[in-house]
Amino acid sequence: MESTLYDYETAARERLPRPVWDFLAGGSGTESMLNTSREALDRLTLRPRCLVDVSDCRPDTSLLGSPLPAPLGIAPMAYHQLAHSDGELATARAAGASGTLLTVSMFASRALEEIAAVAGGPLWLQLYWLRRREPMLDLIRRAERAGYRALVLTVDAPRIAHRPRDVRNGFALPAGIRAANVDPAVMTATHSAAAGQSAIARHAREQFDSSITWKDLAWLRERTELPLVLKGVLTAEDAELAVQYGVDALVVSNHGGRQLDFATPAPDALPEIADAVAGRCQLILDGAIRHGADIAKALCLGADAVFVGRPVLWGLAHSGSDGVAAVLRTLMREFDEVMALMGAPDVQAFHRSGIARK
Ligand SMILES: Cc1cc2nc3c(=O)[nH]c(=O)nc-3n(C[C@H](O)[C@H](O)[C@H](O)COP(=O)(O)O)c2cc1C
Ligand SMILES: CCCCC(=O)C(=O)O
Repeated sequence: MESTLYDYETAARERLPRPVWDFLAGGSGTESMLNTSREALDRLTLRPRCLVDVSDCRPDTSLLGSPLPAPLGIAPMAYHQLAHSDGELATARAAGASGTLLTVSMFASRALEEIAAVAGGPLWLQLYWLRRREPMLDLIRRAERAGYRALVLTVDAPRIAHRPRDVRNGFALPAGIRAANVDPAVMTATHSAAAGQSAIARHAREQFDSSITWKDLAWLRERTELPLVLKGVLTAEDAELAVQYGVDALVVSNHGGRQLDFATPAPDALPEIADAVAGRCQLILDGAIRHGADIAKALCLGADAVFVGRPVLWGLAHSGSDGVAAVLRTLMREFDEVMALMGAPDVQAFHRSGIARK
């Protein structure tokens, strides 16, 4: 097997058709944000403590009451079948092998129930807010019945941003890959794009409700007992509102550089958010998590866990379920080593004093 996550990236780039690679890898606008979270993490150095008993490091933790083997989950990503024909089933099997949390995208290419049937770890369901609320509520009921443990509402995408690679490629979903869980009447425009258009962006323009506000969040809160997570929060102001509206966790995220160009990199936004919520809800960091040390840095900045995105798709493209399992194992092995060498025997041992800025 490969030794770092970037080896899987190389393999995926070689294997996938160019427009698919561009959809997975690409960003919005000038693509300036593709690197900013990475740079923000790279600016941080670790401040190890010595002569701490690390003979029995415990990387395990819990998120919204679900025990996890490490502070690591899989970010919601649409259409895993773009990377491998087994799609989300392969991802769920790999995540389940270690009990890792998988967040299933609203636009998963496999049925929620099928994914639940093969998953060994906790599952969360991600939602975009559709103009038609019934298909969204229908999905929530199905998720509740299938044992999903939380809903993740993505709030940084009232529309899908201009993504130049997809526009250049006239990106549309290949025949045979579709959103398996959403009423086909809502999945307009996804399979054909005029030259100079992205089918994904057009679909979102037609179907996403960009008028929703905090009031609508209260409406959603009343309609499910499942814990509610907001994904894409980047300010202390919104974190405070989220807590007031009964949100259980936040994903501090700039959507992997695919939404607001020139946004604050998520690792830079995390400390002010951690200070604002002061333990009133759990925090997850996503974007550019590529090494176990990034998990340690995120915990020092105030996160309870991280989500990993594209590397999971690289693992899928490399070798399906085995590739995803290997990507997760690599991150966990690296994190375990960082814990020992940092003098951090458990996840509570990471504090802001564990990092310095270059
Ligand atoms: C191909 C692709 C599809 C994505 N689809 C979704 C999605 O359906 N819902 C969502 O909330 N975020 C989606 N995201 C964003 C991820 O959840 C995550 O925020 C981002 O990829 C994290 O950055 P990373 O890829 O650098 O790890 C997607 C990202 C990629 C690369
Ligand atoms: C409409 C599906 C969008 C998925 C995606 O590409 C993203 O969220 O970044």
